[in-house]
Amino acid sequence: MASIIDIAGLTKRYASGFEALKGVDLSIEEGEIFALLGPNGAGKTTMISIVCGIARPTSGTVRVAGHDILRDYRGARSAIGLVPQELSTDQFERVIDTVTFSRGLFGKPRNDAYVEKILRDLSLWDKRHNKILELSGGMKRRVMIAKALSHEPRVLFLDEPTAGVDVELRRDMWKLIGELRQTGVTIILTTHYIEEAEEMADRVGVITRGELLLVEEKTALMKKLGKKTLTIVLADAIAALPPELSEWDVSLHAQGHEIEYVFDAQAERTGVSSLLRRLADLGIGYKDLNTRQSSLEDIFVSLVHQEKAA
Ligand SMILES: Nc1ncnc2c1ncn2[C@@H]1O[C@H](COP(=O)(O)OP(=O)(O)OP(=O)(O)O)[C@@H](O)[C@H]1O
Repeated sequence: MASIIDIAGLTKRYASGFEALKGVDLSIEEGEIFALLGPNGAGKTTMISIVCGIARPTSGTVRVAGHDILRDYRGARSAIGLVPQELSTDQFERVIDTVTFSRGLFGKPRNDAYVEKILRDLSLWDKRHNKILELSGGMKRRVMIAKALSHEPRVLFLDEPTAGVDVELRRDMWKLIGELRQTGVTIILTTHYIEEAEEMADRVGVITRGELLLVEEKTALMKKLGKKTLTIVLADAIAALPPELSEWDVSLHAQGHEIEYVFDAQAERTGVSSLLRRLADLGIGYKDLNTRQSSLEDIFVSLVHQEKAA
């Protein structure tokens, strides 16, 4: 598939001297949904701002639909729709006016039929004459998307589309994003939620501290992420792990009171029952067991760890 965004060697050093991006290379394919995952302060917004021409890169190049973002800013920008994190609309403006006006800002000729189509697609047509302030939070977010789509961009950036929204609204938003992709628009979204990436994305990029740690097909990444940790709370503390446990990925914690076993939750054989049998054979008793799914935090830690080890 052809790429629609090409980022090469992108760095950003803010005036404070802080290096928010440290040499990012990334190609986004036309028509895909790409999720950029990362903790607070990782550089996601900085990257989007540069691609959208809001911030200037320190070095590196970015091309959007073949247009260099610096040399051909207008060409690049007109290919992009941006839905920012913060809702930024004039609250007193009417829905249809704000969307029509946004289209005009990009120098596109008036096209009432197109504006009607996006308002209908976003279930806003019935509210077209309402002032923004009369809408619910979910509708306001949809207005932001309508504005971003108003000039028929080929790429849509959604910066934290579901931050701070309830579960139902989050599901609605996911459905909507799925529908938008059917129209052929390429979607790049940033998120903290692994679940969101899992639900939506074709590919996932993980960024931390200004570096893109990996870019992978979602299904491959999910396999990696499908780890669980079993904590075995021992009846009596042990001084060290017996060598008989070396075939499992176990470690000792809580001053010898807990054994942790990390396993692949999707594997046919997790090794849990054989580990518990081995413990019984060794006469190591336990009083409690619990498992937890690896969190995004764990994944980052393990990715960073793997990166360093490599
Ligand atoms: N104008 C600025 N001047 C100096 N430092 C900045 C500026 N804007 C952002 N930063 C710093 O750059 C780093 C990356 O910020 P950025 O907003 O890109 O992160 P993010 O991944 O989008 O985080 P979040 O998930 O919290 O939105 C942060 O450490 C931030 O403090």
